[in-house]
Amino acid sequence: MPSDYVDRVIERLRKKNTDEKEFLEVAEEVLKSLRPVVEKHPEYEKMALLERLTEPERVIIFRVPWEDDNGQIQVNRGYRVQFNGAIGPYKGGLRFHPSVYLGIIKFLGFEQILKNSLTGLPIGGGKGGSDFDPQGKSDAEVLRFCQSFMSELYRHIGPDIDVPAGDIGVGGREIGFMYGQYRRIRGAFENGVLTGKGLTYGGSHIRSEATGFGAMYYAAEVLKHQGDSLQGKTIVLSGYGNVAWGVCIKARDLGSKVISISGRDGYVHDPEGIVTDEKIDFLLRIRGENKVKLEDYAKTFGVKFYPKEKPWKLKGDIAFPSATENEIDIEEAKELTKNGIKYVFEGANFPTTPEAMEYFKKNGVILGPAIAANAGGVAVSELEMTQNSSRLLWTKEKVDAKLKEIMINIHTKSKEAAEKYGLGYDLVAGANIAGFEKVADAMIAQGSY
Ligand SMILES: NC(=O)C1=CN([C@@H]2O[C@H](COP(=O)(O)OP(=O)(O)OC[C@H]3O[C@@H](n4cnc5c(N)ncnc54)[C@H](OP(=O)(O)O)[C@@H]3O)[C@@H](O)[C@H]2O)C=CC1
Ligand SMILES: O=C(O)CCC(=O)C(=O)O
Repeated sequence: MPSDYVDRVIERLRKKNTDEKEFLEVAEEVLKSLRPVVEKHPEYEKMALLERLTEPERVIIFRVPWEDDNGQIQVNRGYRVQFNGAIGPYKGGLRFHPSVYLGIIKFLGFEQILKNSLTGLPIGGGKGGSDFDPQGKSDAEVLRFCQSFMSELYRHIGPDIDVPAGDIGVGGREIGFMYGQYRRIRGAFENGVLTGKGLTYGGSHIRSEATGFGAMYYAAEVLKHQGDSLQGKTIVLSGYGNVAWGVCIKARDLGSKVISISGRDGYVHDPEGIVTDEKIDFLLRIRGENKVKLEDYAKTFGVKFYPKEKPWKLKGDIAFPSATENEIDIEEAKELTKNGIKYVFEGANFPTTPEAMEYFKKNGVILGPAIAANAGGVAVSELEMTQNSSRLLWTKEKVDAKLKEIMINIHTKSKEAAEKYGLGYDLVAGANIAGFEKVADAMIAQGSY
């Protein structure tokens, strides 16, 4: 028989969500770290606060039929999980990737509740997507898919209800196609309904770079706290998408260098660093053009490509997993630690397995968790919503300054929350606790919903 409230809720979750491995892993990791807070608040159990927090307010699953270029009708599945709206409209990205199923969308939506709260901005947590794979599809096929997806999603979202954005496989092109369809159906220019839009129709400066820029601002704070600096540091990075691109640019600007990028096919090792405009622009081309591949980077710049491998064998000071979930397991954590990595910053969502996280903690490697390190993306999304409501476009400098301030506050709040509960400099527990406290207070204040 489980001994305490947290254990009982974990047991309940395991029974009710048997096929949702990723959601269970993340929810358990978070709930265990909240134990000291829950022990201080016996009223939470009576109010079933943790049961409510781990049960989405609404799960929407729908059919997405679309016609391919051969005239064949294809059918994908669409999702939107509106997880928690206690502190603001549901907010979180849409992922288009063949691995998408309910367990992935729920884990991402659950993390998003705490991440969005940690930004200090008034946004609730949600996430969505589809098992559609945009890779290898023509623009016309992506357009037809996005139109069909939005033809159902539109009735569940709105600027004050739920505001989706991009994630893996959803960038500026897809957001544009979906906004066009939303506008056609609604017959109104409600551009606050989506973020990550182009600048010509209500986008914000710095949104594309925000997750990577924010992660580097956060990293700078952590290193400063340790009496260290980013100057001269070597970064081992995974991914070559939206997040990875922003990290490469800001790392260079802050005096460090990224020496690897990776994708599903393998990784590229560039010992001189991805530091020139030419190399950074090449990354943009790989993302934007179906014809250019990761391996082409290696050929163009005369460096090595390692097919089917991850970059975690490389030596460096900082690891920056920025591709996808569970990309550093326990063996890879051992390898990274052996190779001298002192810090891990999670650009991606949940890229480090719970065992690997534990290994880093025990071996003195500092880990900046996803809900803190990559919160810059959603933070600038909220700044985009604010600009849309006031019908203004802020300057790049204003958005960047606000992003930096938000990331510094996230670090401070996480550090202080960990200290308050006697946990030392535990940025993982600190971020979970700081994010949770605001949502818990709001839920209690709003009664039993
Ligand atoms: N975009 C944003 O604002 C935010 C994103 N995140 C998270 O950051 C991560 C990356 O997102 P983003 O950069 O936007 O996505 P992109 O689609 O722009 O890039 C994703 C990258 O991850 C790689 N990738 C995808 N699946 C796998 C896999 N199974 N194995 C290895 N590599 C893989 C892709 O390579 P390939 O094309 O070869 O598959 C690509 O390099 C995700 O975890 C996302 O949830 C977090 C906060 C905000
Ligand atoms: O900007 C957003 O709303 C999406 C951000 C996101 O999906 C994330 O933080 O993982």
